[in-house]
Amino acid sequence: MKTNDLFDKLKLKTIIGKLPEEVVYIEADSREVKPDSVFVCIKGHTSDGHDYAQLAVENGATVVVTEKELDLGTDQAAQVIVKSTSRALAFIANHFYSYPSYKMNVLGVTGTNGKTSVTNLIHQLIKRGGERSALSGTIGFDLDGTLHESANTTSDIITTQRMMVQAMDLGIPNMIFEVSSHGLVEGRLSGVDFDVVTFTNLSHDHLDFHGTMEHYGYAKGLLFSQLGQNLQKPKYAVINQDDEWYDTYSQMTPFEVISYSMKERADFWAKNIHYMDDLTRFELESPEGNYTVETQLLGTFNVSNILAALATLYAKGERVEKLVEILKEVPPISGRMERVHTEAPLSIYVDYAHTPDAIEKAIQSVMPFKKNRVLFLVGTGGNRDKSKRPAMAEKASLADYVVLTTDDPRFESYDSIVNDLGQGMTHDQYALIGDREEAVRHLMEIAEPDDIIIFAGKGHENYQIIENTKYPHSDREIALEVISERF
Ligand SMILES: CC(=O)N[C@H]1[C@@H](OP(=O)(O)OP(=O)(O)OC[C@H]2O[C@@H](n3ccc(=O)[nH]c3=O)[C@H](O)[C@@H]2O)O[C@H](CO)[C@@H](O)[C@@H]1O[C@H](C)C(=O)N[C@@H](C)C(=O)N[C@H](CCC(=O)O)C(=O)O
Ligand SMILES: Nc1ncnc2c1ncn2[C@@H]1O[C@H](COP(=O)(O)OP(=O)(O)OP(=O)(O)O)[C@@H](O)[C@H]1O
Repeated sequence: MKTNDLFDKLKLKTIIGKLPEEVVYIEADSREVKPDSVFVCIKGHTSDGHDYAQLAVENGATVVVTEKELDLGTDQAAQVIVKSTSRALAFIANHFYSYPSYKMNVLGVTGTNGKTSVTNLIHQLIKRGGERSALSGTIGFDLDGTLHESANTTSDIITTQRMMVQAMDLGIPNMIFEVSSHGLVEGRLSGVDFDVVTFTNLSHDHLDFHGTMEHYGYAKGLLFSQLGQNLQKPKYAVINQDDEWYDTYSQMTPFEVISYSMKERADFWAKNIHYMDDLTRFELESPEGNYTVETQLLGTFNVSNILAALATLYAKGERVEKLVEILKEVPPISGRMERVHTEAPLSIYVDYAHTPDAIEKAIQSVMPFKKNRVLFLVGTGGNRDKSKRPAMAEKASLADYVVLTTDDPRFESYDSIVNDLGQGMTHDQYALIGDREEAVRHLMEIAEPDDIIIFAGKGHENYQIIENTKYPHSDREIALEVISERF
């Protein structure tokens, strides 16, 4: 791309040195820089990209975008000094990649819980309906069935642009993003022209990053305000009417709001809900009429997630009747109230609940078919939001017996994590066992016929991070091993 063209739109800039005629890549990580790259210095949480500019030039960068004049030890690279490199990066990345989001259907889902579930449902429904779609989220980047690992739920701005270009190059018309509050605050999606954005719910999480619920709520709201003001192009906000942030987020956009609810009349309303141990059925009232919905997805929260997915695809232009038909075939989302099949007289589920609200919802989900006890195991990560720990255990107390353990202890001691959790228990039927394998074994060893067992916190993950090493770990496999010994 012509370098002048790339920087044309940035008004406030000082150029030092001679800009090369053309550049071939944009990078914000010195380790990724190749010859003829623009290197953009970003101030991060752990380091400052400005400190890597010289390395980037040694690797072939011919332009450095910076917030201050740098001594690069060479005049081979020009410097473009701007007020904010992250804002500049948004402009040049979108321009460099020719605004792919304007040429695709782009759907974004945000909320504390349910993002992975709703985006996966949307992805499945689109694909099973005969169209192609790409999905970026916690589980990775699913490009036409090939899963590429990604470091974040919402990837950095350059990766985000590249994912859309890759999808477009393969002729995929739909791009679905799982949108984290961190990603919004850090501008990882700046410039992405969403067609439909969807909100699931907001509850206690990530306060180590956002500080207060107000800031956290504001962060999620950015997705709605960023729909913009251009009413010539129809866009839609799909918002959970059962959540207290419904009014606030509705006010943040001038576009049409499509509501959904499990409690009261809304554009998409689920009523007469029947929860069974391997099937959920409910009546759906929708703008296109009433339907009976049957799904293999279990749990109260999945009804809400289904409403979110149906309303999002209705906004995109799909027929509700067709979606309801396809939904019957959609299998459970990996690690989200996913049943572990066994011959033993037990119902075992693996779930990803790691917030107080999700824990409450996971336990409530099995109550309608409880015959004996509900045994619940939950862990939490080390060196992350500690303030939610007692609240997690308080909700876990809804179960008859609770094992409090760790997910990814990182550098924190087992005792520190489980003792924080233990403070929230409201009954004494529980055990504190920091080692997760031992914790799973303990739960399985005390299980009795007709018990319902939920392993929460790890979901689809097949590893545990201890210090900074990933070790293989699977609650499901440990549970099945104990079953083979006991039943
Ligand atoms: C706190 C946070 O959000 N950190 C994110 C941030 O990293 P950072 O600020 O530490 O970056 P840094 O390492 O200081 O580097 C600063 C700059 O120097 C550059 N650099 C660095 C080293 C080097 O050798 N050369 C070089 O050029 C880096 O490329 C970067 O441009 O920018 C990185 C690149 O975009 C992210 O991968 C990283 O996410 C980390 C891994 C993380 O754990 N983030 C969590 C908090 C997060 O974002 N989570 C949400 C999901 C939440 C949920 O819903 O569960 C998510 O979207 O993933
Ligand atoms: N709509 C919902 N309301 C409350 N809890 C939910 C909802 N959907 C899912 N959950 C719970 O949250 C867990 C995580 O679900 P999911 O992965 O879909 O959420 P997420 O927003 O992607 O989470 P994360 O950001 O941590 O990846 C589930 O295993 C379930 O326990």
